[in-house]
Amino acid sequence: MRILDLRLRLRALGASPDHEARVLRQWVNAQPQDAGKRRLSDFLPLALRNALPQVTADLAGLATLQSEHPGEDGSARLLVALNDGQTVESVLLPRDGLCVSTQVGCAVGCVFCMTGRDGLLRQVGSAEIVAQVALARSKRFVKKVVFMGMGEPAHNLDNVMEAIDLLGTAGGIGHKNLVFSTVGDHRVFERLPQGPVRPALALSLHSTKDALRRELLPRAPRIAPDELVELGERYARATGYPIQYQWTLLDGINDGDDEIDGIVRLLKGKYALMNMIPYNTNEGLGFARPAPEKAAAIARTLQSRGVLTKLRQSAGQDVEGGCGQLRARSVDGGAVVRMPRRGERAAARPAG
Ligand SMILES: C[S@@+](CC[C@H](N)C(=O)[O-])C[C@H]1O[C@@H](n2cnc3c(N)ncnc32)[C@H](O)[C@@H]1O
Ligand code: SF4
Repeated sequence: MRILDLRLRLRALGASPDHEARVLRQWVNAQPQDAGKRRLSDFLPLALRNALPQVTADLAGLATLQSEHPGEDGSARLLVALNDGQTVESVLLPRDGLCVSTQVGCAVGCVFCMTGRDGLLRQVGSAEIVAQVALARSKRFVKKVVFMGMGEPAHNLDNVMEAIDLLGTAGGIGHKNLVFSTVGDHRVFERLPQGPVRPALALSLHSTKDALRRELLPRAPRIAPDELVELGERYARATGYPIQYQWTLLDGINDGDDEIDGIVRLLKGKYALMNMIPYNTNEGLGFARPAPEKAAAIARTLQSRGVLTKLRQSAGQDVEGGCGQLRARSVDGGAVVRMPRRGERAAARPAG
């Protein structure tokens, strides 16, 4: 469901712009519709008041909690059912953050990501994205929303931008605390600067080498790493918040000195933060995370060579592996392919 459909429904019930704004504000903040000092009968038209219990029930039905998996770091992975029975994952993050899903599945098919394994099943509507926030807020305070759950936001841009606009206004979330995470797409760089709410941007880079990046992210738009960083830098300067680069560290694949040199070449002096995230093991995908000392050494080296770098652990990894794994487990056991590591790759290529 789109937020626009909800607005039209409220207008058909006689809502003025003020009434509409109030109903949306109560919803996105997980507040009961009759909360506050003013009685609804003094404020809302009768038709809307009469319909409000059904509207409230329909909104609650957009995202319901199927299961919750608390982690040791204060995070919790939520398996969330949408109203057609499809499921997505949201993650309650430490420090009042929430990670939401924008698609059921994903067409990009990154070889290390469980979400991309089965392709795109359906888009998540803008109201369903906001409903994940309302659900989380019914459990905890949320002041930051990252679009880093299942799906590629750039492939569902209208819904994601509609959700961002509501979250950044009625939802009361600071614009730089809305983080749009993408593999990079020209449409993102065109649309994001134009919106009334301009979110922060995270770019999933993973390699500075175009050919390897294409192998790892097989159906990402063909934008070379150098161009991606140039586009990111322009957005960072326009918004005043740094670009966050995401780098899933895969042992023997993108953790070598060649990549460190590449990162320094691309990011030194840029308005950017590099987030190194050791791979979250997904059984059967055939990748491994580098040893902790190696990951720490990579982050230290980058930092000493002038690239602001943070070594992150993805939240909830003690609960379930990577994003999409919770859903995959609830749906099937699924067969997966393994990608050869550095050194094995030439030998593994088919002859001819
Ligand atoms: C799940 S994606 C969703 C947002 C968007 N599609 C993207 O790729 O930026 C968010 C981040 O999770 C990372 N990721 C996916 N699977 C992972 C895994 N198994 N371990 C660590 N990071 C992973 C991706 O590389 C990406 O940076
Ligand atoms: S990492 Fe992001 S773009 Fe790649 S398959 Fe997973 S959700 Fe899609």
